[in-house]
This record gives sequence, structure tokens and C-alpha cells, in this order.
Amino acid sequence: MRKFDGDHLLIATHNRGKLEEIADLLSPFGVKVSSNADHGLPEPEETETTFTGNARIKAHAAVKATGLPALSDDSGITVDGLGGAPGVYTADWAETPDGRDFDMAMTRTWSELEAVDAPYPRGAQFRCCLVLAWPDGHDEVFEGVMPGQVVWPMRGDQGHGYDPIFQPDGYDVTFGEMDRWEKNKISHRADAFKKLIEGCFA
Ligand SMILES: O=c1nc[nH]c2c1ncn2[C@H]1C[C@H](O)[C@@H](COP(=O)(O)OP(=O)(O)OP(=O)(O)O)O1
Ligand SMILES: [Mg+2]
Repeated sequence: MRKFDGDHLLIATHNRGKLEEIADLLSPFGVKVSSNADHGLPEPEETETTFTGNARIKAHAAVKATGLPALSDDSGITVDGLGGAPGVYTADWAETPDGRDFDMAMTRTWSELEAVDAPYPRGAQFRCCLVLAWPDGHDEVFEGVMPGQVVWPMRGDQGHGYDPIFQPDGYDVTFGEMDRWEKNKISHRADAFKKLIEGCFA
């Protein structure tokens, strides 16, 4: 496992919600961060069929474009009653000609569960794969998961993406009803981050 000994890390994401969470999670380690937006980087096509594959694409594209070490995050929700969908296609379910519409994506998720008459609780997992990549091509991969259930109607206006329909196990609130610090203690991203910190920053 290679340690990170730089003072600057590029967070290779175009998602502001993720970027804020990652910046908070990294804040104790005194690392300066910038994001794809700061470097004017295009959003690479995510052509792989696994979270790890897509996270690798994003991290290595950012490293190649800037020469900086980069950390990417590929994540999504796997819903038991839908055979693991939307999974790596979680963002695609929100895609419209005018940008991403997560109300539409959450509505589709619930409608498809209704269509198959999925039993309750409607189990699901948020999953996160982090890839830390260096300019010489080396990378390290870390995975995290948060089990829970899909609920309806949507609840809460905090967080981002599918947060309003995901209730983590052991809680009676959705991610959308948690403040960012609370979510950052237990989320799939926090789980992957613990491993990243132990592996590369400790
Ligand atoms: O904590 C989360 N709370 C709610 N929703 C979440 C979360 N984490 C991922 N998600 C959803 C949003 C997005 O629809 C998809 C990830 O897709 P994914 O390609 O990894 O991210 P993205 O396209 O938004 O940004 P980018 O690729 O530039 O990092 O899963
Ligand atoms: Mg993406």
C-alpha cells in the first residue's frame, strides 16, 4: 500500500455534493484540495460496468490531464428488489437533455419496486469506490457500503442525489434528513474513507 505524502490532492469529481463530503472527510489531514471544476476538466465517459472500473477511469483521466495525484469516487445505489439496479447506472437514471433530475430518478426507483411488488422492507445499499491514483500510474482502491432501505415518499432536503429515499439501517431518518456531519460518520463514502485513511494517510 502506497502512502500519500503530497500536500495537494485533486478530487476528480463533477458532483458538488460528493466534493463537499470528501473535503470534510479530508479536512483533518491538512491536504489542500482542488476539483475538476478548478482545472476545467471534462467529465470522462464512464464506460466500465463496475464501480471500480469507472472510478479508475475518472482518477487516471484527471491525473493525466493535470500531473497531480487524484482521488475519484464512483458510487451508486443497488436495490435488492431490482436485481441490484440502478447500480453503476445510478447517475444515468437521472439523466435528461437539460441535466440531471433526481426527483425523476427516485420516482423511477420507487415505481419499478411497485411494479414488481417488492416485499418490505425494500432493502438497498449505497456503495462507494474510491481510487487514489498517482502520476506514475500506480493506484489504490477502497470500497465502502451502507445498507438500508428505499422509502417513499421522499424525505429531507439535505444531501444530494438519492438521499431523500434512502433510510440507513439503524436510523429512522433518511440521508436527506441528516446533516452532513451525521451522514459523513456512517455513509458508504465514510466507510470507504476509513480504509483510504488507514491505508494511505495514517
Ligand atoms: O451519498 C450519496 N447520496 C445520494 N446519492 C448518491 C450518493 N453517492 C452517490 N449517489 C448517486 C448520485 C449519482 O447519481 C450516482 C453516482 O454516480 P457517479 O458517476 O459516481 O457520480 P457523478 O456522475 O454524480 O459525479 P462524478 O462521476 O463526476 O464523480 O449515485
Ligand atoms: Mg459520473
